[in-house]
Amino acid sequence: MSTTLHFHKYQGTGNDFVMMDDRDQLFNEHNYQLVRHLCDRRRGIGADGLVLLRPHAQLDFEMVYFNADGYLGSMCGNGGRCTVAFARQLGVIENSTRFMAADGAHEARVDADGTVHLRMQDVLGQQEVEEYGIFLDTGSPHLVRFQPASTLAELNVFAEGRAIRYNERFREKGTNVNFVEGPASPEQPWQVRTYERGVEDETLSCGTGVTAVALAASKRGASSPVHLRTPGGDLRVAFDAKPDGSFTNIFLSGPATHVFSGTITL
Ligand SMILES: N[C@H](CCC[C@H](N)C(=O)O)C(=O)O
Repeated sequence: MSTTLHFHKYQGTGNDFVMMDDRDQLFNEHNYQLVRHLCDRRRGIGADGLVLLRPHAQLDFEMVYFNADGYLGSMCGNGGRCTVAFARQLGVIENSTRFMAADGAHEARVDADGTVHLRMQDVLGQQEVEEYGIFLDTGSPHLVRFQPASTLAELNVFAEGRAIRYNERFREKGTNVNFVEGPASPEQPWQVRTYERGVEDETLSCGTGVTAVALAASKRGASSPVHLRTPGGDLRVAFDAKPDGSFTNIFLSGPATHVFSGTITL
């Protein structure tokens, strides 16, 4: 017997998500085959990840995020902005919210033009500078690698990102890998391309990734707010940099767009 599931499709700077209204909490979050199928671009709906919007006892809602491989992910910045837009569409929130995600509580607000400003967790302590780049956790693990000028467009992000993600250092837990090219002049954006763990491919944009890049770039002279350009569009990251190397009041800002809604037959 076939069943149907109702879904909504969202995207934020080209990072796309299946959104499920799971306020009745009937979705089995351990069914990784189902999540993987829904994210499949040929046999399913197609997305980089899937989000369940669930009720929460103290906050407006809970965001449960899965990568396209079907497994629970850590924090997702673009998915977080899209979940806020989705909660607003459902009438769960108005223009500001506090909600729960994998890495704790987040605040967000939505501007009249639809831009979503999402507060990220503070990043405490010095960032780790390693052989492979700067490693930091912005809700998800991110490696940031600064590239020589005019090399980012031609870079094979899939091959280079994959080689790092599966090397001895990162194989077990994985990492997202961000390749960055600094601006030729201060008014231009930092350019970023990201290989995503859990999608195991380059995506058009990664929100926790550009957040990590902005913080790493602040050690190279970038000041808040940092303007970042991904293949899928532009994002801004604002923050306070502390003398001890920590970052607080981190806000990721950018669009979050409803694309379509529908039903899928299983
Ligand atoms: N696209 C997501 C990244 C999620 C991180 C995920 N790939 C993981 O490592 O669990 C973002 O916008 O932040």
